[in-house]
Formats: sequence, C-alpha cells, structure tokens
Amino acid sequence: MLKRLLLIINPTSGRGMIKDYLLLIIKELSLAGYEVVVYPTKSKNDATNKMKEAKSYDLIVASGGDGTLNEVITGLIKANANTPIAYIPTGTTNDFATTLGIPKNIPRAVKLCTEGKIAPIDIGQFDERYFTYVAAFGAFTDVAYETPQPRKNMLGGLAYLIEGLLKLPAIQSYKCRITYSGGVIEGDYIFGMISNSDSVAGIKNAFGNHADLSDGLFEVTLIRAPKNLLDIHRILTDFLNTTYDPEYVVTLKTDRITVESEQDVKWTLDGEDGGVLKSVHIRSLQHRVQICCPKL
Ligand SMILES: Nc1ncnc2c1ncn2[C@@H]1O[C@H](COP(=O)(O)OP(=O)(O)OP(=O)(O)O)[C@@H](O)[C@H]1O
Repeated sequence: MLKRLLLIINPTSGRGMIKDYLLLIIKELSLAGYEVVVYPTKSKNDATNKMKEAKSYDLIVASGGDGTLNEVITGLIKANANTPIAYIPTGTTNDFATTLGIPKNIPRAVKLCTEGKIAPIDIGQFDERYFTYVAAFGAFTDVAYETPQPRKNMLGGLAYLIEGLLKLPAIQSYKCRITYSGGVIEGDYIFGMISNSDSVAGIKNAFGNHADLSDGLFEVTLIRAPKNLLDIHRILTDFLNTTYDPEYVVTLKTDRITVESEQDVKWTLDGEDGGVLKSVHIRSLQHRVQICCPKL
C-alpha cells in the first residue's frame, strides 16, 4: 500500500517561485512511493487547521517560509500528532532552514524530504502558542511583520535589518522582571530574544550563541537600554563585530523563562505577530517534533 503524504503549500510566501516547481515536487514525492495530497493554504492559520488531519498521514511536507512552518508545527501539536515533518523552504529569509541545513535550492530540498534523516527538535511553548525558532520583543522585532510583503520580496533578509536601523531614533525600552531556571534578573531592556536557532532575521549567529536544537534549552539574549548615544554606538559596534560587552548584552541558556513588565510588550513569534502582553510564560518542549534534516 502507498504511504500517504500531505503537501501543504503557501502560494504567497517568498517570491511565489513555488508555482514553477509544483510538478517536479509532486513527481519526486510520488516516485518515492507516496500518494500525495496537495493543499494550497488560503489564508492565515489555514495550515494549522489542515493539520487536524495530520494523524492520517505518514509524512507532512510544508512548503513556505518560517511562518508556514510555524503554522504546520502548531497544528501538529494541537492535533496531538507525531507525524514526521519535512520542509521545502520557499519564504523570504527561511531562518530555520538555515539552522537545520536544509538547502534553499528547491529540487535539492525535495530530495531531502525523502532521503534525509528524521531527527527530534525542541519547540517553544509561548503561553498557549508555539514557536519553532524564535520569540522576541523590542527593537527590530516589529519589523518582520510590519515590512510589506513586496518590500520583503525585493530586499529579502536585509529588509528586516534596514527597517530596524531606520527605527533606532525612536527606540523604546521595557522595564522587565525575568525569571528563568538560573534565577531572576531585572532591568530596562530594548530587545529580548528567546531562540533555538543559529539564524534569526537572516543573520547567522548574531549574538555568538550556538543553538543545539534538541538539548531542551533556549538561547536567551537581552540588550540593556542604552543611556546615551555613545552606548548606542557601542551596542551597534558590538553587533557588527560579534563581541559582546556583558554590560549591554546578557546571554544565558534556560529551559523555561517568564518575562513580566508593567508596560505592554509587543512580541513576534517566528517572524510573525506574537501579540501585546504584560506577562508571558515560555518553556521548551524537548524533542516535540520529528523533522527531516540532512544526514551528517
Ligand atoms: N493564501 C494565502 N494568502 C495570504 N496569506 C497567506 C496565505 N496562505 C498563508 N498565508 C500567510 O502568509 C504568511 C507568511 O508566510 P511565510 O512566513 O511562510 O512566508 P514569508 O513571509 O515569505 O517567509 P519568511 O517568514 O521566511 O520571511 C503566514 O502568516 C501565513 O499564514
């Protein structure tokens, strides 16, 4: 009997290039012994809803950007399913594909769907929501979903950084109390990132934190509020040189973290809008998803 495969495609992600490869993808997956069901997403959260059927498939293949992969994984967890997931990155930045070592070349990514190895990865739980590689607040983070899609398509990964730099004069800080497995810290921060990835917003190892995707731990980076222009200059220079002064940049690892603030804090999850919250509990779901990656 043929194995069943659900191919979820976001036709709007990236530059819409997936349309040119659709036949090739279906042919390759069929030749590998799968009966392929193709599902083009029609709106936001459509991929999550479709994943209610996840248990009746042997493999799920997600094609789109980081937002699509997030929706597919969210649907898998909500359906309490463990079906392995393979990923064809066709988004703008494809941060998580970079971390997983999945090629951006579509034919090569398709081959990997059937020839790669299935490995467990950790997923972040953010209150009742989930993220695959990053939850972040503060400077730069609103950029990902405020940048219009045509502009993202035109500029690719650089779009986020440029938009962020343009916003620096209006930088806002958040007075936060942060509770994690190693203790409690308090301070004024302009940026916070809880991640499980080597690439965020198209920038590799931005804070020198190397991620182990299955150790049950997040890499946390917090940037303290600069007091003057000289501080801003130092932070940006550190950022460009990848050398960090602990006075400005705090890095730590933890399996759980609570971020509380008296102010409304605007979050992003995997580059999409994460809502405005005064308090959030984040924990790592170790080995929650089986994902297809390159063999070492
Ligand atoms: N048919 C559709 N029309 C409009 N939006 C859609 C449709 N299908 C899915 N979406 C939404 O498109 C959004 C962006 O998708 P995705 O992140 O995969 O692409 P991207 O932004 O190009 O890539 P990246 O996140 O890697 O930069 C997601 O929030 C998803 O819900």
